Amino acid sequence: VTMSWGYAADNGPDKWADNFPVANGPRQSPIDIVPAEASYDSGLKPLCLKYDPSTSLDILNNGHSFQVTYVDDSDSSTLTDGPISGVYRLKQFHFHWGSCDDQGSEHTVEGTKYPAELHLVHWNTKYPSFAEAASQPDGLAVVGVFLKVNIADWGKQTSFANFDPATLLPGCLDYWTYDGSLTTPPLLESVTWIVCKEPISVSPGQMAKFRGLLFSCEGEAECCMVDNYRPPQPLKGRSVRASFQ
Ligand SMILES: COc1ccc(C[C@@]2(O)NC(=S)NC2=O)c(OC)c1
Ligand SMILES: [Zn+2]
Repeated sequence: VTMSWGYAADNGPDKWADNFPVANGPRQSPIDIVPAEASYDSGLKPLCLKYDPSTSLDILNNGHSFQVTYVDDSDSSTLTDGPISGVYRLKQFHFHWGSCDDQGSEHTVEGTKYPAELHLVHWNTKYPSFAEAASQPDGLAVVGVFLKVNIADWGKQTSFANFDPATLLPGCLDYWTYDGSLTTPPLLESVTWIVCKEPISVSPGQMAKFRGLLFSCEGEAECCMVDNYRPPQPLKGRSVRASFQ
């Protein structure tokens, strides 16, 4: 019986290379970001994110995270500028989080783990589809946003029709960028990573909602969806650029 990958001791990140040898490839993600070792690149443009809330489709527990998927048959929700050239379309966003507030993010900043990390996934429209782009070295661009927990004030309740992903972006869009990969199998080395320096805030109640999701299916023994993050991978000579000084 082929075991599917997961985040447990018997099928987690340390085992992924058994079925996905690219796990030990030259441009794997996530990484530990060391700000002092990132080189400021004045040629990097500000990110241009234009999202149309009416293109949100559905919210899905895919067994590894939950994701909100967008209509991507036109340039209604796009990422342009930043470190990329051309037009990338928003396909989906999802999160990675921990079982407690001192872990959960995939990228780390000088070893600091955040309680969660948002990934806004975009694909290069020079390719015919997301699936085609996902296997190309310049096929995807993922905006990563750290989440920090603040003893919150009032939370907003939103439906998922007309969900505006822009509400998930920090005020300041300073970023680090480097060439990397998907952070779960198939771990394809097709991602231009754009990691925002400024985190967004969530309340303890919102984190509790993440941790109440399940890896398990109906009728199975309940297994909370937590710690669905891959640890940092070797930089292998890659440089990390900063859009800010
Ligand atoms: C075949 O295409 C895929 C497969 C998995 C993911 C999800 C993920 O592995 N990638 C990032 S980024 N975080 C993740 O959890 C994907 O997202 C772009 C694209
Ligand atoms: Zn992700």
